[in-house]
Amino acid sequence: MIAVHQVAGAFSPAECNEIVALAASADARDARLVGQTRDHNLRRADLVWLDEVAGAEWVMDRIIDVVRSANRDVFGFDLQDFAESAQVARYGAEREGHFDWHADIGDGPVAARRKLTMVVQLAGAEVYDGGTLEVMPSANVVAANRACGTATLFPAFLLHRVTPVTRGARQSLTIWAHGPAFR
Ligand SMILES: O=C(O)CCC(=O)C(=O)O
Ligand SMILES: [Fe+2]
Repeated sequence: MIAVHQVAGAFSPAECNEIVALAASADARDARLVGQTRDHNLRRADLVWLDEVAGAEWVMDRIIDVVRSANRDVFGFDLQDFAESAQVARYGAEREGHFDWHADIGDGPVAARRKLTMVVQLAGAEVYDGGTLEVMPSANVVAANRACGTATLFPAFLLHRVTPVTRGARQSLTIWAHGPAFR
């Protein structure tokens, strides 16, 4: 099993822009769809849940394709569903947006079923500094490719973080695939 798998061009640059625009329109329209993370020491980012954004259905179709191929070719996990909405996050330099080391498998009935994490870079590498997604499959940290449209997939139990953004803003799309407990 390869622990960190990257898929270049999972979304085109134009599609990345469209997802960012969809999230921004939800932001302007409906505060219900928009959140801020609660523990600001662990994570500082603005969030939009895509499943309630009109016009974003195609995003989920693509996510399903990319996750299915990656799971078939690389992970071979027993996956059942996407039990949580995809989420678009914005990490801005104005408050050093970041996400400290954490694993995605959590407490609670849904988070406990997370098995595979996929993160897609939505912002071009040239528009921000910092904001590196790092995954720790072993003693060596793997830095995700920054090219917009690249998907980075890894088992949801691996520690990972986003380093503080120091210029501009980084946007990402995160989704989890769920299934029965690892055994
Ligand atoms: O934005 C990212 O690159 C990572 C997001 C993440 O780790 C999460 O939502 O659990
Ligand atoms: Fe995470």
